[in-house]
Amino acid sequence: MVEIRKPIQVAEAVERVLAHAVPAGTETVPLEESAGRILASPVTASHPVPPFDRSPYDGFAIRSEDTAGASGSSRIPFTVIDEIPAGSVSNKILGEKQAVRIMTGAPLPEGADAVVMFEQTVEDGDTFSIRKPFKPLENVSLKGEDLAEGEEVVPAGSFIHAGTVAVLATFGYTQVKVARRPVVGILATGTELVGVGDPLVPGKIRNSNGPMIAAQLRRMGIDCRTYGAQADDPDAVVATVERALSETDALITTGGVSVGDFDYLPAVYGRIGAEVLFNKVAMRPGSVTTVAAGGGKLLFGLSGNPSSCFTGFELFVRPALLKMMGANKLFLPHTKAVLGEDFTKANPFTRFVRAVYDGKTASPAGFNKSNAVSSIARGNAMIVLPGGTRGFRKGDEVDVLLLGVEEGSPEWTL
Ligand SMILES: Nc1nc2c(c(=O)[nH]1)N[C@H]1C(S)=C(S)[C@@H](COP(=O)(O)OP(=O)(O)OC[C@H]3O[C@@H](n4cnc5c(N)ncnc54)[C@H](O)[C@@H]3O)O[C@H]1N2
Ligand code: MOO
Ligand SMILES: [Mg+2]
Repeated sequence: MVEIRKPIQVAEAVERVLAHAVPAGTETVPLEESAGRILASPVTASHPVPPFDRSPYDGFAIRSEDTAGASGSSRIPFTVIDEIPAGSVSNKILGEKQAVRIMTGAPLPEGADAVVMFEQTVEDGDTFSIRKPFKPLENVSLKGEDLAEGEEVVPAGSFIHAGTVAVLATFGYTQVKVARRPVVGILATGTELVGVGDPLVPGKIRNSNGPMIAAQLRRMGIDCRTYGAQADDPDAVVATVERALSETDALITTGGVSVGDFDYLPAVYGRIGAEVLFNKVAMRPGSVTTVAAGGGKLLFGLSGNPSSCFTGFELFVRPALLKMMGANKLFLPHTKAVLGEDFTKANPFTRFVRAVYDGKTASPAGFNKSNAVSSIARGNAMIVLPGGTRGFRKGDEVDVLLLGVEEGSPEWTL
């Protein structure tokens, strides 16, 4: 008798997985290697930015009070008493109608409270004149205007990108405390599988899920440990799963989780004493996605079907690993979009349609069954269609999960 499984909602499944995901600790890496990692401690401004009042232009530092009444017909002359390149400090104090030649980024000299750009002056030797009055602090970049001392700049759990690196460098971090990346194993199961470099023979297919998952992990900055592809032999699978669990923080398997005669993962979980958190989710593709916990580790039993496997990774593996990495944003970015074509077939399960999203419209990326490999290659997003009795029409507003944000746009759209 086949086992009848009770599906749970996607949100409930995500919650159960996250409840078992434990942060993997922290480590320190050189600044140059920190991009793509997750920050383990907040970055707090240890000094104001900028650290001193400075000029935002190449020009002259002046006293605004000396500019009162300046106009085109009544130009006010100044005498230049010093020059400050960026990186230097002037020890002069400005007196009446005196100015200091100052470069962008150089600290304002004492007495000055405004900067006039070269373009706003008529120069003549050591003097120049201006034709407009200046307000106090006009054209001055104020100490602390960007960041005040003590201000939190980036919270712990943030993804470190180029801008984060800039802020870390600003405050002198040569070493950065980041979350440790979990060691993740991948094991493909299926007697039908041959290697990517192997020729096809009748009944066999190449293992595409293994390399796909490795790429999904790499997109998260995680290097995997691969356990190859294994035939549907329960003893061999148990042995590999046990070895993998002793060497990794989490294990992803693909295939063998449904109710077929050679779907051995359910039995494997029983034999290693893992607790199955769920084995049926009210979603398509990926309804057979199974997650188990054993020895404090998560075992993700993704479906063998490529689209199901891909979707199971993005919905369950990704947030769990991000939580293990101490991230504070666990879920795929999402947006609303206009559905690009009819999707009239009603389905009781939530549908995740591999789609092309162009910033406005989301359209299914072609052949969209669970076994599709084409639409995961062509898509950059997933349309989420809630389960229920109705279909969806072109023009309906739909939710979209974004997958390909690192890819550019084909045209300049601004
Ligand atoms: N009687 C039922 N049959 C099936 C059900 C069901 O509820 N009752 N569920 C169907 C659904 S939904 C899915 S999805 C699949 C899930 O199958 P498994 O997760 O057990 O995976 P396999 O049987 O091992 O393989 C399914 C399919 O995927 C291909 N595959 C497997 N591994 C790979 C790989 N590494 N790279 C590429 N392709 C792979 C495999 O050859 C099969 O075609 O079960 C349905 N059946
Ligand atoms: O797990 Mo299956 O993908 O629902 O098609
Ligand atoms: Mg199967």
